Amino acid sequence: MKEHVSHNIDRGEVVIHVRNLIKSFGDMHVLRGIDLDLFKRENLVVLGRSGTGKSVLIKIISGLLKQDSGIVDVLGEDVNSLRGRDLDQLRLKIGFSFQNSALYDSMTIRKNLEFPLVRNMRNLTRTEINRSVESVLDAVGLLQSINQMPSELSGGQRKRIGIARTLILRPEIMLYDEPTAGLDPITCIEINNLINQVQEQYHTSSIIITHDLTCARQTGDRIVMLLDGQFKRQGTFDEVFDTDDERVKTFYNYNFLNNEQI
Ligand SMILES: Nc1ncnc2c1ncn2[C@@H]1O[C@H](COP(=O)(O)OP(=O)(O)OP(=O)(O)O)[C@@H](O)[C@H]1O
Repeated sequence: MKEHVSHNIDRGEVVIHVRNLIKSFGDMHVLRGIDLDLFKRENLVVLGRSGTGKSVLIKIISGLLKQDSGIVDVLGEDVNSLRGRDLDQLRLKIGFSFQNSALYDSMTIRKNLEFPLVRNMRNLTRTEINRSVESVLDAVGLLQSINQMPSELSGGQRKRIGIARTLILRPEIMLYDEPTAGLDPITCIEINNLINQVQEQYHTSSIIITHDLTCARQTGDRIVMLLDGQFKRQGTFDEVFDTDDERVKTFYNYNFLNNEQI
């Protein structure tokens, strides 16, 4: 269980507001009326089986995909109506931590971290760039790897660098796409701890999408479960799974009893 629910969550301030969100691909109806509020400084976990539309949801929130209908407001902006520079400005406030970390293999860790800074904040001095890179590497516990190449790091370390590269732009919102996918159980716990540490240290509001129940239990202040294109259950971890709904029970049993990816 998450050791302490963050006491700094401001339930009066909504940073992501989604209403009746609908998205289909041809005749595949993926999201069928999603309502979601993310509160400031909250970690919200979206749980669901593979292929239920979790990634589609956060791609729409970050403006990478367009919805068919419904409201998607992020930090007070209607994402669907933003274009060009305005959309870029909003995206700078949203850190997207991708499943595969997506580091540049031919660059050192230092260069990988400098890249988004130099591209997005043109007036920084060399000293400011160095300070930002070192500070964010320190936050993810990998300052000693600053001159290494991505190929020299473990999967868990690469995941940390991916998170650092997102944090370096100081986003207000973090979107984590399957943060523990492909990692061993102990490394998963370390990444879950890092997600909580980021919440505390950087005051981020986050959506964590996962099918990993340990990740959900460790990181989520609140959990919602995506079933048949809608949020069917929501609450604390125990509240979500205190149900007779067979689909929810099956999801729980497969994850915890069989330790299988579903
Ligand atoms: N650009 C696209 N074009 C067509 N179909 C898509 C597109 N993106 C996603 N889909 C489909 O939408 C469904 C939901 O995909 P999504 O990636 O959101 O699942 P998910 O819940 O994140 O699963 P996973 O954990 O396996 O990534 C899938 O059936 C997928 O094939």
